[in-house]
This record gives sequence, structure tokens and C-alpha cells, in this order.
Amino acid sequence: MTVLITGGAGYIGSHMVRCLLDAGETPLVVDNLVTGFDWLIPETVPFLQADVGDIARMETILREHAVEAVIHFAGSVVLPESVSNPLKYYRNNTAVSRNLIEACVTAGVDKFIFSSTAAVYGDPDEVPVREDAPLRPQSPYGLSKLMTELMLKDVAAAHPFRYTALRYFNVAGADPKGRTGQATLNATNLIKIACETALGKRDHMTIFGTDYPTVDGTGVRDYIHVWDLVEAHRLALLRLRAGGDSVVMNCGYGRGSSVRQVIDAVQAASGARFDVRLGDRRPGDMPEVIAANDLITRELNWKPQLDDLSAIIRHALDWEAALSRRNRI
Ligand SMILES: NC(=O)c1ccc[n+]([C@@H]2O[C@H](COP(=O)([O-])OP(=O)(O)OC[C@H]3O[C@@H](n4cnc5c(N)ncnc54)[C@H](O)[C@@H]3O)[C@@H](O)[C@H]2O)c1
Ligand SMILES: O=c1ccn([C@@H]2O[C@H](COP(=O)(O)OP(=O)(O)O[C@H]3O[C@H](CO)[C@@H](O)[C@H](O)[C@H]3O)[C@@H](O)[C@H]2O)c(=O)[nH]1
Repeated sequence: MTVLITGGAGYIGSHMVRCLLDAGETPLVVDNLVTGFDWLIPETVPFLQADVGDIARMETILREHAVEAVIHFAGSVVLPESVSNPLKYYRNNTAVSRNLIEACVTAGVDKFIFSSTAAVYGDPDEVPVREDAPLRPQSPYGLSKLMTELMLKDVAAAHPFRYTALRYFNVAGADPKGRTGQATLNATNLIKIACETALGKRDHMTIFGTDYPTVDGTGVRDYIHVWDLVEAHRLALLRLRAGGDSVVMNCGYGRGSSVRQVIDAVQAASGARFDVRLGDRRPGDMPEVIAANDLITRELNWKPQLDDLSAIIRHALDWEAALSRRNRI
């Protein structure tokens, strides 16, 4: 019962691999290492370096490894980059996913879990935002993921194929056991940047916008611990195995933290009073994005274990320090 993890050398995918191993599953990783690192994959896990958009190669891999289900993380993930280079996102997220789905249909793989994003909502009218809210992505990144969701829906209607699309909110933290974490180069995510600054890897950081209509004027996001996120995928896999139908669900905690609250928490956890500058709003940023999570809680009986900003930050800091000790970054 092999479970293929595309993008398993990346941040979230490498946690998925650990989570499945811990549960006694048999993961297989396909990754082209464009942003991932092979040293994040445990040596016991088979790894094939390939582009997920290569239909013939993927069809062969699915058949030769008797893949039962696919969890598809591979893709391009930098939202501002998608504005300056949209075709990269429509290729590596939309077209590549299309090819992978075709390989699955041809090879008879009928269970598919897809990494979608809160960016499909754009600037929500209401928070917490529900799955049936208007879908108005404000970036090619969000649209590239929404197009994949729509393809999955059509394919599931036409073929013996069922999927779960999880719309992640802001993923952060690292494996509580310290086995993997985010090693992304030039990361743009707030918690990663704040941790890097706390450890002296950056000499300062900037708050992007202090005049939002939020609790303290800075942007509010629903930060979800990566370990709770991958556990939701494992539960989604069990649900598909039990015959569950196709579904699209938010994956977040349903409460937000502001940029200032995050930075204060990183300073408290690290004991470092680092240089924080006040800057302009980052183009394309939303004031407040928070998940409604009733659906995932009900459908998967998902019970987050690490719904705590200080735990997310402690694990992120521990991982950042471990990266330095290993001379990784
Ligand atoms: N990190 C977040 O906050 C967040 C939020 C919402 C959605 N997501 C989605 O989650 C998924 C994983 O994100 P991540 O943060 O782990 O990013 P990441 O860059 O760390 O991981 C992506 C992995 O996919 C691989 N990859 C990219 N294109 C590939 C291709 N064509 N063929 C094979 N491998 C390829 C990369 O080498 C990398 O290992 C992405 O689809 C992303 O859009 C992430
Ligand atoms: O140096 C920084 C970095 C970020 N921020 C702010 O921190 C918040 C969070 O930003 P970031 O961590 O970059 O996340 P988002 O822009 O919310 O986007 C993330 O969350 C989306 C889902 O909502 C995913 O799709 C994206 O891949 C992922 O990057 C925002 O208010 C930013 O303006 C700063 O103030 N300073």
C-alpha cells in the first residue's frame, strides 16, 4: 500500500513522510529538488528524483511501485513571485498537476490529496472564511491552485477517482521531534524570518504595514502547526480508504495572530530583542485571513494537538538552531 508523496523533499512534504512512517505506512517520494533537499528524506524511504509533470515517467512510477494513493505537495509556493512570473505558476502548479492527475487516472490510482491554499479566497468578506465563500484569488498563485481544484472536480465526476483538497492557511513550525523542518532558502514567511532574525541570521526584519484595520494595525493570519497539518492529511487518507467522497476543506485553527503578536512571541521564546523596523504594506497582502474549520473537524474528526503559537515558535526556533549547528544554512 505505497503512498506517493510528491514534493516530499520540501518543507511540508518532509513532515508528511515522517508522519506516515510513524503510522506504519509505506511512503515513496518523488521530487525534482528545485526547492527541496534530499537530506530531509529519511534514508529508509525510497526517493526518485523526477519532475511530477512528466506523465510517462509518473505513470511508470505509479505502476512499478503499486501506488495506492497520491499526496501532492510539489509545486511553486512564493505568492509574490507568481505575480512577476505567472507562467511559472500556471506550469508548475496547474499544468504539472494536470499531468499528474492524468497519470493517476491512466494507472488506476483513485485516491488523491491535494495541497490547496487560503489564497483561493483572496480578501475574504468575512472571517473566519468558510469553504463556500466567494473564490476570488488575487494572485496567479491562488488561481493556479484554484484551477487545479476545479480540474480535480471534473476528473472525479468522469472517472473512478476521489480527492481531498485541503486549503492550508499559514503553515509554520517544525517536527516536534526535530527530525525535519523548513530549510527553504530565502524564505518569505513571517515566522521563519522572525526566527532567523532572532538567531542572528538576519540583522533586522520589517513589519509590512501597521495601518490595517486589525487588533494592532498589523496583518492577522491563522498560523497552523505543520505537524497538525500533516496529521489532517493522514486522516484524509484514511477517510478516502474508507470510501469517503471528494471534498474541499480549510485547514486552519480558526483564530488569528497579528504580526506584532508573532514577533513578541518569538522575542519572548528566544530571549533576543532583535531589530524590528516598520515598513509599508506588502503589495497584495490581506488584512486578516482566518479559517472556519467546522468542516474538517467534523469530516476528519481532526483534533489539533499543537494549536498554540508559542509551541509553533518553539519548534521553529529549535529547528532554525539545528540548521545552524549542522551548517545547513
Ligand atoms: N507553506 C505554506 O504556508 C503553504 C500554504 C498553502 C499551501 N501550500 C502548498 O503546500 C505545498 C508544499 O509547500 P512547501 O511549503 O512544503 O514548499 P516547498 O518548496 O518546501 O516544497 C515543494 C517541493 O516540491 C518540489 N517540486 C516543485 N516542483 C516540482 C515538480 N515539478 N516536480 C517534482 N518536484 C517538484 C520542490 O523541490 C520541493 O521539495 C505546495 O503545493 C504549496 O503551494 C503551502
Ligand atoms: O518579513 C515579513 C514577512 C511577513 N510579514 C507579514 O506577515 C504576515 C504573513 O505573511 P507570510 O508569512 O508571508 O504569509 P502569507 O502572505 O499570509 O502567505 C502564506 O499563506 C498563504 C495562505 O494564506 C499561502 O498560500 C502562502 O504560500 C504563504 O506564503 C503578512 O501580514 C505579512 O505582511 C511581515 O510583516 N514581515
